[in-house]
Amino acid sequence: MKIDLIKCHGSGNDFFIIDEISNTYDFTEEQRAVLAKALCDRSTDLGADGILYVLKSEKADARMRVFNPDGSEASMCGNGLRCVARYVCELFGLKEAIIETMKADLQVKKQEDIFEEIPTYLVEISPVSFNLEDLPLNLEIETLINEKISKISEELTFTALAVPNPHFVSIVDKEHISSDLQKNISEYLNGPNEFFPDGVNVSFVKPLKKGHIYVRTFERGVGFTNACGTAMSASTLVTCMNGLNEIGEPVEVYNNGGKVRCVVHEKNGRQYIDLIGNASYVYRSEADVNMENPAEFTLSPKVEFADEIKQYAKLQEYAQQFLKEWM
Ligand SMILES: N[C@@H](CCC[C@H](N)C(=O)O)C(=O)O
Repeated sequence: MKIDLIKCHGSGNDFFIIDEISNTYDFTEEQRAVLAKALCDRSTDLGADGILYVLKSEKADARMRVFNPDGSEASMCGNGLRCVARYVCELFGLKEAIIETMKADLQVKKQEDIFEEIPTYLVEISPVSFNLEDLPLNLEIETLINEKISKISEELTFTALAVPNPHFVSIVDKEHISSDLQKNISEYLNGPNEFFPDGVNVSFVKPLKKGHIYVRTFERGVGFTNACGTAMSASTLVTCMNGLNEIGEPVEVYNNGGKVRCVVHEKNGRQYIDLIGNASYVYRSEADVNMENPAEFTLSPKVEFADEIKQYAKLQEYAQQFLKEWM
């Protein structure tokens, strides 16, 4: 079967968009999962942090389904939603849209460029829950906010929240970023363990200066990625709860792939976050996939979005310089 692919990224968190609106692929559930495993495999000519399937929706402008490289389906993906926002807005000639995701219909909007000539979208990250059942996290308490679990770390405190995919966030010092701690904790919590039966996205957050933070995330179903949009949103909220940043104020969030901006809002006692950042295209290609064995595929020549790649490199350079100065 021939499948059109657009390689895209948000802060270097990269995905393939597969358009099931304009094409009639008629994938089975199992095929979506095995395609994710095959096409995201970085030992092939492709490789990515996930697949974004774009489908028709009964109640919104489009629907997004996100599959991790291990074949698991995620309830949300913030960086991916920005890419889908761009794709859907350009497909239908819109400036804003509603995208149906697994647990919520979310607002997305074209924004002023976050950096010179960088296509920029704002996506809503919601609903937020601190109820441990929503992650799930198996503990005999209702919420975990800035607390230690000694079996996980004797040293660090964590906050657990769902946005609505599960996140485990710790505010750390520079030494923790350069140690193996995050890798060890994340591998433990994403293997068989007593706490997170479905695994969890684990983020270390380093405050840089007021209104500026650095976030690194070990993603469930992937491993360390350049950035994770829902994690940066969850982490910004945690810094606001700790008085390091302010609700309603923009926070510049640096990551290993660039930077985004997050704004935490509170309405009727519920929080939601605006995640604002690039939605960049890298190349187009067509994969001819043997659906009996999706690991067997051939590719048409990749057609690069050379100007976008060049412009994004400037944003990355800027972000790296900032981190050199403030980390
Ligand atoms: N990279 C994403 C999150 C993708 C899903 C995540 N790995 C999960 O399983 O929850 C983002 O930008 O939010």
